Amino acid sequence: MKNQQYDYDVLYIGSGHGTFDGAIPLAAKGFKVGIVEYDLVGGTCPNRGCNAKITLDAPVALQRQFENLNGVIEGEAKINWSANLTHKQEVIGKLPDMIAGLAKSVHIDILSGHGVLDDPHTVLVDGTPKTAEKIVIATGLRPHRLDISGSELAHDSSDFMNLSAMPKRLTVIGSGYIAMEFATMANAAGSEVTVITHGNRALRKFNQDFVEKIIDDLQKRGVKFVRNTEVTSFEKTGTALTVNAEDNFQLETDWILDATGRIPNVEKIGLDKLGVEYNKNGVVVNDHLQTNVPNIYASGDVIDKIQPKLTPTAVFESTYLMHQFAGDSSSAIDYPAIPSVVFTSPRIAQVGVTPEEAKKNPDKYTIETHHTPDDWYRQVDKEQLGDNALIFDKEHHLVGASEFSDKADDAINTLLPAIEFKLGPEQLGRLIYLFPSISSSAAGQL
Ligand SMILES: Cc1cc2nc3c(=O)[nH]c(=O)nc-3n(C[C@H](O)[C@H](O)[C@H](O)COP(=O)(O)OP(=O)(O)OC[C@H]3O[C@@H](n4cnc5c(N)ncnc54)[C@H](O)[C@@H]3O)c2cc1C
Ligand SMILES: NC(=O)c1ccc[n+]([C@@H]2O[C@H](COP(=O)([O-])OP(=O)(O)OC[C@H]3O[C@@H](n4cnc5c(N)ncnc54)[C@H](O)[C@@H]3O)[C@@H](O)[C@H]2O)c1
Repeated sequence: MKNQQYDYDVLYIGSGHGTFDGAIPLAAKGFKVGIVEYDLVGGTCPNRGCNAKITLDAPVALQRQFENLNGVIEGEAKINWSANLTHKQEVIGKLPDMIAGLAKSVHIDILSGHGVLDDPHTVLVDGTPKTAEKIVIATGLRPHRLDISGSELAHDSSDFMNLSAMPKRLTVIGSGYIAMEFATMANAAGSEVTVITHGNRALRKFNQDFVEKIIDDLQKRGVKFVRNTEVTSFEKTGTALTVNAEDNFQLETDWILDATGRIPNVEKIGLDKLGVEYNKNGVVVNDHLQTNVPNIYASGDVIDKIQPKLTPTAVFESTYLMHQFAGDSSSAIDYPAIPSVVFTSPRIAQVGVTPEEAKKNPDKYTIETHHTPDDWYRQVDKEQLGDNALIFDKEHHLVGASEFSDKADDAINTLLPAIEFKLGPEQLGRLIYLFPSISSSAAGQL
């Protein structure tokens, strides 16, 4: 305990990656830390996000690999959805206790209940005041729900990941991360999937040439895409559901996934009472992740920011705050290159300067493209689909990379150090990768 005046040196509201990756090492340094949480410890990523999703996706990725090597491997690769669900629960079920155990091992108090700021040094936990020198708002995001008649008939990503049986017909509204990943899983598990998008572009922040190839592939697999269509209502019709949209569009379905985005948890946490600045994108912070109330900070998805709202970003922010609070550093946050990936099959991943940006600035960048199935190592798995685009500056340093392929996530990970540290030919030449591997294949392009 560094400050005897309060119950805690630092009190976090929310227990996700925006909190625990920093809170645990901070407590290990001798600071008195409390975490307020009203749901499962660990937040979205372990319990209803990344870890759950990637476990459910594993058989989908395997099924694609099996399909590519069909003939070499004989038989049928069929997904047993209920066994998949059981497996997912085996993988993630112990995570909240594991994270809580790590926190308790360094004497963090986990305070169960709803946290509300009462004054700059007090959080009410289900009405009980707890005081702290510093407070971190790390309340994350929740699903956006369409404000239309019958919206209660639709479900969110958590409901999908708890479906005991895959519906015969499943309709997805939206075409972002969740829409595309979950449409891929539902299709692979045998559902008749329709994706309805209100615009024309899916995965807007990703290279559209690659996105369209992924959509083409999903269409060949039976997924229907209905674009430029504004959904107006959902209704129950007997045992089925009907999706109504503009221009008399109607679709009968069995299950609806509302994947129209996620919104920050900024309500009912006392921000207005204290005058903490926020907007529809989240809590406003300065370059030290400090709100306009100097001892109140924010971390993770709840921040209004341009960086992708992903787990590695939240981990980076909570770790940054830990170093600030411990007095190791006082510098402004300096985000590194943050990669992003959509776990469709094939995956789509990117980091740094995008091909779109590079095309608009030919004086600054050059683009090199590769058809990944041409690479001998990808032929080992008989990879069928894949392209990448590597963006170089005028000194031929790699500044961006985009790829869609079965191995896009690993390939982009391999290229990260070259981008973040602007490695030149001499330094790249000193990086020896295992051979054969995706890393040696991806780095071999530089
Ligand atoms: C379906 C899905 C899949 C995803 N897949 C990936 C992926 O593959 N890779 C990736 O990098 N990211 C992925 N993400 C995003 C990732 O989960 C988030 O970026 C990450 O969880 C953010 O962490 P956080 O701590 O900011 O917020 P959260 O993990 O959401 O934690 C916030 C916590 O605050 C609690 N809380 C909120 N308000 C209060 C209150 N008033 N009092 C007490 N507790 C409160 C909530 O219960 C929650 O536990 C996915 C998200 C979803 C929904
Ligand atoms: N692989 C990953 O890293 C991963 C996977 C899943 C989720 N996430 C994270 O979770 C968050 C949420 O993902 P998401 O897919 O919900 O959001 P998103 O922002 O990626 O996509 C939202 C989609 O909803 C559509 N939309 C918005 N309003 C609409 C309306 N009124 N009618 C119809 N469509 C509408 C948008 O056009 C877009 O296609 C993101 O921050 C993402 O970073 C990450």
